[in-house]
Amino acid sequence: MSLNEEREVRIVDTSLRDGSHAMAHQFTEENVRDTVRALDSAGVSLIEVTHGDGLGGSTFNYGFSLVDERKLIAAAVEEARRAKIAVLLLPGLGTVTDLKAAADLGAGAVRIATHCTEADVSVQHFTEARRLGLETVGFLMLSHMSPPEALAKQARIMADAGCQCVYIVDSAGALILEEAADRVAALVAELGEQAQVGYHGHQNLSFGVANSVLAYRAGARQIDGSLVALGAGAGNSPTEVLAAVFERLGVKTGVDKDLLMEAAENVVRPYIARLPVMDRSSIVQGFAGVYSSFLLHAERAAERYGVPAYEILYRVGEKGYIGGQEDMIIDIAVRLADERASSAAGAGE
Ligand SMILES: CC[C@H](O)CC(=O)C(=O)O
Ligand SMILES: [Mn+2]
Repeated sequence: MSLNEEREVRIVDTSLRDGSHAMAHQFTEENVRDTVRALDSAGVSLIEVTHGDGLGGSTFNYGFSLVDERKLIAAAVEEARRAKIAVLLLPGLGTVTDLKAAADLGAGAVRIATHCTEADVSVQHFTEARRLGLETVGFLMLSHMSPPEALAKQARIMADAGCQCVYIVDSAGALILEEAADRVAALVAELGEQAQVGYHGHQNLSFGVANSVLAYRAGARQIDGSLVALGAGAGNSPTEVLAAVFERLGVKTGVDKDLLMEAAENVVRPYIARLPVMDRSSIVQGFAGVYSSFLLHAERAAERYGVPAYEILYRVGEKGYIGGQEDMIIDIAVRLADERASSAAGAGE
């Protein structure tokens, strides 16, 4: 399939949620208002706004937000003329009470994220979200860690609980081409008409956009992006590039690529202090299958304990740590520093 593909795809923007990781959760209310206005004018129909780790994420373990996320959600709702504002919720970190508060503020959708083998912990949250009248999306995070058939079973749990679109989430930016497409295809086969399938990519190995095109061809109906790729690790698939690529392929998105390029360049780029890049650490994240949001945690531990961040991340990959185990990054850094001190002492004997 190449030009004039027939099915539409919905481009969902997560600059103001996944981008929170890259901004060390320092979004201002003005950043949020300006970005929502620009995305909304460009025709993006779903805009995610929350702390990077979801509702309730502003904590010592994950990093404190500059501005309370409820204030940011309210500001986003106020600015959006046509778009729906989505919030992210990780069961165990965010609660049903947080979800109700977000719905009261005017959020219209919730994306409930679990580790890719633990969809069962999302059931009560989907039930409550549907009761609140919210659009529901499920995130199977670190999807590279499970084969397609196993992911399909997890997607079934979410769909049966009331999830309307289950995402393959390449949290580590580790999936390469058919590894992404096969996972999407397995969910499409399992869910049929019951729920849509989505794809969320990271650029650590530079496959975000290519995987998104293959995901679409495998049946995905919702694709995530971030303006200027603002997201964890090397960032997400850039929304403005997704818009241009799908237009070139003749796939309808309902968004205006020129307005998105304008928003990326003139609204978002100016407030990014640290642009997500494919540097040694983020490439290692993709290679070793490490959660993208671990990047800044590893960089801070590297500086504090005098060991390279990429070495910490290699070790995190070997151990297979998952979201919620951010404290283990410190543990690894301490051990690496000890190992280095012992081998330096050994060499001096
Ligand atoms: C901590 C939540 C996480 O950032 C969700 C996500 O975007 C991913 O797993 O890639
Ligand atoms: Mn992500």
